[in-house]
Amino acid sequence: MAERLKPEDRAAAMQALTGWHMVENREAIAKTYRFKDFIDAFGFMARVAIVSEKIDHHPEWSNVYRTVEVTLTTHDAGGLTELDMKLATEMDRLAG
Ligand SMILES: C[C@H](O)[C@H](O)[C@H]1CNC2=NC(N)=NC(=O)C2=N1
Repeated sequence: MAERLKPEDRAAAMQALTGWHMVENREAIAKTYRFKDFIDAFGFMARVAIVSEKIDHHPEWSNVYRTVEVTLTTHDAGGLTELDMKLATEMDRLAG
């Protein structure tokens, strides 16, 4: 099972990401993606779903029209792990 990141490793990983922030009162990170339209938003979600299954790590997310709100945390570990940083990086890549 993935281990929770040490505070200094978490800080370094966050520095490497763009647009992600720590969630208040919870060891999790979040980002809001805004796309051109619903098709682009849903296409993004479909591509992320395939990656999620591949790495067995899944987002908490919601979609309203062209906006996708994402929260990442590792439930099994009770906090942030390398898997969250990996999924965040992949999501940014897939969002283009
Ligand atoms: C059994 C399975 O590997 C686990 O339940 C995985 C699946 N996807 C997961 N996704 C996330 N975000 N956190 C988890 O702890 C987690 N656990």
